[in-house]
Formats: sequence, structure tokens, C-alpha cells
Amino acid sequence: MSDSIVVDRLTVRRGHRPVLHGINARMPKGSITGLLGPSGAGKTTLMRAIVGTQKVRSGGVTVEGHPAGSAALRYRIGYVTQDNAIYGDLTVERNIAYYAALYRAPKGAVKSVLAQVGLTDHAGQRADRLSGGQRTRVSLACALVGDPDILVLDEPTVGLDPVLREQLWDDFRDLADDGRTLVVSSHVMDEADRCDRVVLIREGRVVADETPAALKRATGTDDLDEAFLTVIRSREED
Ligand SMILES: Nc1ncnc2c1ncn2[C@@H]1O[C@H](COP(=O)(O)OP(=O)(O)OP(=O)(O)O)[C@@H](O)[C@H]1O
Repeated sequence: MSDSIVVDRLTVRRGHRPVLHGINARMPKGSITGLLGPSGAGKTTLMRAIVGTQKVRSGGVTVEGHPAGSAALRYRIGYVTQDNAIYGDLTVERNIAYYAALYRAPKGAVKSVLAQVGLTDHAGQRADRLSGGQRTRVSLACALVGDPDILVLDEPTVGLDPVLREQLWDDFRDLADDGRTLVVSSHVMDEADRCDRVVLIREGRVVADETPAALKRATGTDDLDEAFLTVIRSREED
């Protein structure tokens, strides 16, 4: 499988603090990579570097053979941030239509993503009157409507009920099976099990980059939470 995203000795400082310390990772085309790690580990910073909105100090990220942030990638990456960059004074449908126009999406795309994220019944509602989970789904719809090759999703399932969470992971799988590359951050280890690979980040360093099965095998446990703790403990003993 060829790599869609290659992170090569990436070093980032934010403020005056080093946040990523020369990390390497590869994300195969047509797969889901989960970014896992404690709060503040550097997951969002890595995602920003992949999307090309993060100033890097050294090393870099290549996406589909182009340096991250290149004009050639502009319409090929969908990014959902944690703070739901949607317009509160527009309806759900208008928000998505705005991105549809930006990405020159085909007619019908807005309706189809509305259904995909389960918001058809809220199409006419102002975005600032939605719940947190609904807002997250609008952001996701905005990213999906352009039919991007690469989707970078920062904790897309926070605040969602288990049924919708399950549905979205099924959608993510379909998108990957269609050849798209997904990078999804999460705090929830049971979601890591739905990924093809998991990249565990701690204090700006990659402590594991494996398939969930290999990670479980290597740590002798079936529980990914436990596997993560085992990896961290073994690192601390080194
Ligand atoms: N604008 C900023 N200026 C300075 N430091 C920052 C800034 N944004 C984030 N940081 C720091 O960079 C580090 C990594 O943050 P990042 O948001 O990448 O972590 P994260 O793993 O995504 O965390 P979370 O799971 O809580 O979202 C943290 O120590 C954070 O305090």
C-alpha cells in the first residue's frame, strides 16, 4: 500500500515550547490512522502540520507527494477542527452549501451529506441553536461535501451518542475502502480498534505506530487502554 502522508523528522515549537520532537509517521492511502494520546500530547499540532496550517521548525510533511500546505492540495484535504468553524447565523444547510460552492461540489451533494451525518431534519435550523454534537456533525458535513481524498478529523465523535458514533465509524470505513486516507484523533481507545493503524503520541513523541492487533500482541493484552499504558511504562523504564 502506498503512503498518502509522510511525516519526516517533524519538529514544531509553539510559543517558545517544543511541542513535536522530530517525529516520523506514515499514513497509507485508503486507510484510517488513529492519533491517540493524552491531552496536550501534540495530536492537533500534528494534524495542523498535515493540513499545512502549522509553522514547522524543521523536517516536514508530504501529502500525496506534495509538501503539506501546497496549493495543489487545497481542495484535496478536508479538515474538521475541534472548535467547529461554522457560521452560527447561517442555517445548517447554508453552512454546508457554502463549502459545497467553495469545493465546486456537484448538485445534490449537500442533501446527501446532510443525510450522511443525520441532520436532514435540522437542515433549516440556525447553527448557533444546535447542540455541541450537532455542530460537530455540521463541521463534518462541511468537510465531506467537497469529497476530499484526505480527511483530517480532530476528535470528530466528541459529544456524539453511541449510535451516531458507530454510524460515523462505519462511514469512515466506507470512505477508506473507497481509497480515501483518514487521520482521526481520539481519546477513546475503543475507537482505536476501528483504525487500521494507531499512532500513539506522548509529550510530542511517537511512542508506538502499529496496527491495533500488533500493539495488543506486543503488549500482551486485548485492551488498548492497557496496551497504551504498557507502552508508556516500558518507555519510562528505558
Ligand atoms: N497557540 C499555542 N501557543 C503555545 N502553545 C500551544 C498553542 N497551542 C497548543 N499549544 C501547546 O502545544 C502542546 C500540544 O498541543 P496540542 O493541541 O497539539 O495537543 P493535543 O494532543 O491535540 O491535546 P488535546 O487532546 O487536549 O486536544 C500543548 O502543550 C499545548 O499547550
